[in-house]
Amino acid sequence: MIDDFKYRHRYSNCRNDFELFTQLALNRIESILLQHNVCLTHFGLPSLTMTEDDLRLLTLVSEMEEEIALVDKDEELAVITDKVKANPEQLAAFNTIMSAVHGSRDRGNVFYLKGRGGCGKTFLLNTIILTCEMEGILIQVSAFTGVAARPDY
Ligand SMILES: Nc1ncnc2c1ncn2[C@@H]1O[C@H](COP(=O)(O)OP(=O)(O)OP(=O)(O)O)[C@@H](O)[C@H]1O
Repeated sequence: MIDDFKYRHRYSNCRNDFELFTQLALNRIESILLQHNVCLTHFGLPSLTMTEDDLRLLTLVSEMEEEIALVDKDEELAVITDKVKANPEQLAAFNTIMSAVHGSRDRGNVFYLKGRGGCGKTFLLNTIILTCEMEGILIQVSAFTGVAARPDY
């Protein structure tokens, strides 16, 4: 989850602020736990050191920085696509999904990406998202279970 926040803020000045991403992840986890009347310490997780207001403000600043940053998305896409190409399984999945996307835009295809923990699903998905963004294709990402299935995640 920390990696996800890092990726989300990759264009902002806080992109190397590991502590901030840790706090954002803990904050997200805590908001879910509180719905079940438990808190971070119940699971041995560290307590939050930043307030909700601090985190909201820093996120807002980061989003504004992203908007005004001169981002070379072409360059980023080239780098991550090269990495995906170096992994045969990711490349096969990438080609399958992108060829279907290109082949039937009018049908609004839905894809389900599944794989063992840490095998590179998020990395591949980010490559697909950026590729679609660059090609002007609308993409919506979701999950069936867990935190990633929450609409606000
Ligand atoms: N093609 C690649 N080249 C270099 N690094 C990669 C590549 N694919 C994945 N990684 C790295 O491997 C690690 C695990 O990848 P990733 O987080 O995408 O896996 P995942 O399947 O989404 O994991 P989980 O199921 O635990 O969420 C990350 O640090 C990611 O940056």
